[in-house]
Amino acid sequence: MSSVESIKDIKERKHRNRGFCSFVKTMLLKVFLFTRYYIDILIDVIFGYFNDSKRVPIKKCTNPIILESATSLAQKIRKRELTSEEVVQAFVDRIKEVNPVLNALVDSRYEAALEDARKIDRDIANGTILDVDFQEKPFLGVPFTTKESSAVKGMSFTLGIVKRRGRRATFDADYITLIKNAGAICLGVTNIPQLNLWQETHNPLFGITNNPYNSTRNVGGSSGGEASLLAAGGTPLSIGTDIGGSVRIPAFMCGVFGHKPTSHLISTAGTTFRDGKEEQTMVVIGLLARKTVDLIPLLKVLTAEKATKLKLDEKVIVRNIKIRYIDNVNDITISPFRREMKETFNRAVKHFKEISTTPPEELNIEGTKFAGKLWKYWMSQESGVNFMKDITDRTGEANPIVDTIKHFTVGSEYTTSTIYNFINKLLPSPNEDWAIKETEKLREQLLAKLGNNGVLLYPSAPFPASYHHAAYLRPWNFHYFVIWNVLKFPVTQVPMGLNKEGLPVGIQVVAAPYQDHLCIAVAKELEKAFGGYVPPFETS
Ligand SMILES: CCCCCCCC/C=C\CCCCCCCC(N)=O
Repeated sequence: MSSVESIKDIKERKHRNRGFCSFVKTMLLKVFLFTRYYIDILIDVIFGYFNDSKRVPIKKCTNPIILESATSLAQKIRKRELTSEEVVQAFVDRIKEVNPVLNALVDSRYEAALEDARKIDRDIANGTILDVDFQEKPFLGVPFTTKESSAVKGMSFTLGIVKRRGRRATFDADYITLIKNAGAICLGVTNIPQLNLWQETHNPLFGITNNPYNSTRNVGGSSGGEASLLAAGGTPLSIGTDIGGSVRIPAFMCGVFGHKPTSHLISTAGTTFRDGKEEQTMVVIGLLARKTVDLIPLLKVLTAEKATKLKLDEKVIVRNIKIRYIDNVNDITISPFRREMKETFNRAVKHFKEISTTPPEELNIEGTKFAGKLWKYWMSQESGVNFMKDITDRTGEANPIVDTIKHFTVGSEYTTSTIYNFINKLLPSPNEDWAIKETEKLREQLLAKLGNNGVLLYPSAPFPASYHHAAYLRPWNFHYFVIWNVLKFPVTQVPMGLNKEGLPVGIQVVAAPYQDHLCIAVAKELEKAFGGYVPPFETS
């Protein structure tokens, strides 16, 4: 009998101890988050002290053409209300106005683009181009830009790697062929971080790209040149790539829409060193737009015959979509969420509480906090690329220890962001079995909640665009983005207006694979309700 009592006592004591331990853990976590919150503020105060006076505004917009959606420009060319030459000229003029401040476009083909436009105008005028051609070429006569890490024949193709200085592409990436076949005209290519692997756009060949909302701020990466130029009105059609947020991080920081489609629908051939035959990859071709109206037409062009796998023409009744949300991911590697971001997120949730037929449901899915670890594991499984070789332009192999020491002593050809990637490689790797099981578990949990009529509202970042280089002090803040690369779910980054300092804020809208039409429909609803893209310049 006494031994039974003592077992009970032991159990109670263990229970009390567990309660105490979890109390201590919670308190320590609170202290950690509180301290981190104020360290982040201090970082901003210090960076602000050195940078605020260097801010240069971009010029106001005097030509309304540059504010139109790509779809509307295509329609006006088709109806002969505008010529392609007028449209191309408007964007060339705008790039010349804004690029000295932004440093977004790094190689241009203005004269050749104008020549392409004049040819299209002549063909339209003399009846060589008929209505049926316009249907096959939905962006006929509309300019586009893309990132410098994608091959566009004749254009710079260095990937920001010093050994590739002066290198030009001798062919078109597969998606470039598709957009050109859709009638769009390339204006040039835009800046990227070295080999695309950072959340800020900076490399030794072309320098740093500035944010049009505040030139002292980060534009994100890696499609940072694209987002910066698009937001400033320098391009109407923009295409990037996304392996860890590369379309959505810049879209968030520059206040435009960014869509990462369902994986394996668009060929990656011709992007960095890829041949499009990768068996396992998280990279996808993604699109950026100022207006949601452009997302579906552009997605149709890029997915080509695979567009039938998506339901892009299906009518979506937004109030019937099941809205789920996660606003607290409990990933302690990410900076604590600032109030303005919480408020932004809550505004979106509240909106759907008001309009949805079933109330939005908050999810608590533990695995989302492992985003960084899972992404690191799946990055190590990428086929067709080898970071340590690619960074040397495949002339050898980088040595993470030697190159890191060299970088911080005598200097190197690498950016500090590349060195961070080396250091990341040296950090312990997650266990393979654990990573595979956790990814599968997370995928199943989310699929069960999203089905074919659900979307998930998810945070983008703990705060808006920081000062240049501040990302080195909080390198894991991109974790909100990477989980959707790990799971290969489609996501739309949605701008939700500006904060008090005039910087864009926003959220991510996620759906199950092949349900891209749902994220885009919800993005359209949020654009209608909250205004979407807000130009970073005066309009007259
Ligand atoms: C003190 C050094 C700590 C090093 C920690 C490094 C942690 C992060 C390392 C690499 C992150 C790469 C971020 C890539 C974001 C790229 C987005 C994309 N290309 O889709």
